[in-house]
Amino acid sequence: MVSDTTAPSDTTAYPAAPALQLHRVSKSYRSGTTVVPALRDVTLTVPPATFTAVMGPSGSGKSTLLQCAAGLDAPDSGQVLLGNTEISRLRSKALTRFRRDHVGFVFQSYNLLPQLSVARNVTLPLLLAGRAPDPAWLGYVLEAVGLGGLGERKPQELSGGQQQRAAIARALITRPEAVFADEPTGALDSATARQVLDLLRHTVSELGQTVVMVTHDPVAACAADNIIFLADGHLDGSMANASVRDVTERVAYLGER
Ligand SMILES: Nc1ncnc2c1ncn2[C@@H]1O[C@H](COP(=O)(O)OP(=O)(O)OP(=O)(O)O)[C@@H](O)[C@H]1O
Repeated sequence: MVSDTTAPSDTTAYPAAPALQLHRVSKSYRSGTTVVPALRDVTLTVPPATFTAVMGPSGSGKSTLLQCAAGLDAPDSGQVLLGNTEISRLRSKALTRFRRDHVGFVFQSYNLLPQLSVARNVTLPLLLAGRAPDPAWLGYVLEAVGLGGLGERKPQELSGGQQQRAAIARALITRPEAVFADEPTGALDSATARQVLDLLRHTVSELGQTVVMVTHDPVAACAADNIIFLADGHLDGSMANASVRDVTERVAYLGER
C-alpha cells in the first residue's frame, strides 16, 4: 500500500508498468431481448504519468470504457489491468477495496456532500478506507488544486470551478494509480473549464498522476497528451499532441474510414 506520509514530490511509488491496460475488452448491455454491444474488442495501453482523452460520438462506448477501466463495471470478456493488478479477475469485495485505495474519480456533477467541509469531502475516501489523512498531504493537495485556505468552507460556498477542483483533490487524496474523469468540464464555462484542464495537466506533470478523461469537447481533449477515438464500440485510432482543428475534423469523420 502506498504510504500517506510519502513526501508529496515523491513519485517513486508509482509502478513502472503501464498505468492502465485493456486487452480485447468487450461489453454488451441487455435491454429487454435486445443485446447492445457497447465495447468491441478494445485493446489499449496508457503509460503512467500521462493525460489521455477519450472521444467519440454519443453512444460510442466512452463511458462504458471508463467504467470498465476503473472497475466500476465488469467486461464480458478481455482483461483490464490497473498498474500490476488485473482488476477484471477481482471478485466484488476485493474490487471495491482496490477501487477505494487505487482509483480516483471525477464526475461532471462534482458529487460533493453539502453538509461536509471541503477538507472533509476531500479526505472522505481515506476515512471510508479506514486510513488517517496526512495533514501535510491534504494541505499540499488543496494548495495544488488552488484551494489553499478554503478547506473549512462548505461546497456551496465555492464557485462551480472551485467545486470541481475540490472533486479533483478528493480524487487525488489516495494517490491513486489512475484518475478517471467523465466530462469533468461539461458543466463549466470555457474560462473555468480551462482552469480545471490546466489543473488536470498539472497533476500529471507535477504529481506524476495518470489521468483518463472522457470529453465531447475538442478543446478539452487537446489538453491531453494523447486522444483515443471510439466509434461504435471500436477503438478508431488516436492522436498525440493534437490541435483543436485536427480533432474537430477527426471527430466529424469518426467511423467513416
Ligand atoms: N445500462 C445500460 N443498459 C443498456 N444499454 C446501455 C447501458 N449503458 C449504455 N448502454 C448502451 O451502450 C452503448 C454505449 O453507451 P455509453 O454510455 O458507453 O456511450 P457514450 O459514448 O459514453 O455516450 P454519451 O456520449 O452519450 O454519454 C450505447 O448504445 C448505450 O445506449
